[in-house]
Amino acid sequence: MVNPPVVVTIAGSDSGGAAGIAADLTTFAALGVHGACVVTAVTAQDTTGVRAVHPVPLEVVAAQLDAVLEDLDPIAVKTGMLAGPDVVRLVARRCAGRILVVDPVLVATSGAVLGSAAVAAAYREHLLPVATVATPNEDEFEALGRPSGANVLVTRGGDIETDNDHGTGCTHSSALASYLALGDDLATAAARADAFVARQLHVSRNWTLGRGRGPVAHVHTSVPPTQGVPA
Ligand SMILES: Nc1ncnc2c1ncn2[C@@H]1O[C@H](COP(=O)(O)OP(=O)(O)OP(=O)(O)O)[C@@H](O)[C@H]1O
Ligand SMILES: Cc1ncc(CO)c(N)n1
Repeated sequence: MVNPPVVVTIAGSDSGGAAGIAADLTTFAALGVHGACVVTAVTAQDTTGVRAVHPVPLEVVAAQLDAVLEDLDPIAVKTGMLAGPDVVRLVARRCAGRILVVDPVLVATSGAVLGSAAVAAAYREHLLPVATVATPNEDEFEALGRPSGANVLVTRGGDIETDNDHGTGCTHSSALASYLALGDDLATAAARADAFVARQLHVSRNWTLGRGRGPVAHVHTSVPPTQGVPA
């Protein structure tokens, strides 16, 4: 293979580097796909919560998306925080027909609202119908009105005991998009994404970054990069 598959994330930034664009691009890098990014909002956020949200104007989101779609022709698209109903409709219109992983980000781990009722309605009406797979957590599943269909994978926590789970949902949906871009069918990609996230949660389980719920490890592995390399 000469080129890696291209996957684009359409999501918000997290200044703490745990969720959103930071999680997405580092997960793409860890799994060997090229990541492009369309930023929908800037959040002032850390391990303890969200302090401020600044949405990017619709025309600037559209310009980023046009640039990526026209030049890099991504095989897969992953969506995270879309910030407004107009952005949800734009993404549905422009990305239908590609591998489309929709993580309907509505509520942060800390409880902060990252998507309004109008955003949830736009997901239901416009984006879920064209998604390859959607990955709401239980709260998002309820907020979306319990959508049905084989392509709705409701995510739940697992066996790893850790306080460092900020960004888990973003990492999971980015891993899913990466495996689909690399050619896996949905069942295989879903199983591999679960296993990837479980391994990453294990890697960061003893980290003590920040004063709240710390970041899940993204590109980090339990093997130090210098191990096995002659000095
Ligand atoms: N403690 C855990 N042990 C193993 N796997 C986990 C654990 N927590 C989460 N996962 C994996 O990650 C996936 C996504 O987790 P979860 O549904 O908790 O994310 P989320 O609530 O969307 O997260 P966030 O909003 O913080 O990004 C789960 O479906 C599961 O595969
Ligand atoms: C920017 C951003 N996207 C998604 C989430 C969901 O965890 C978050 N906390 N912040």
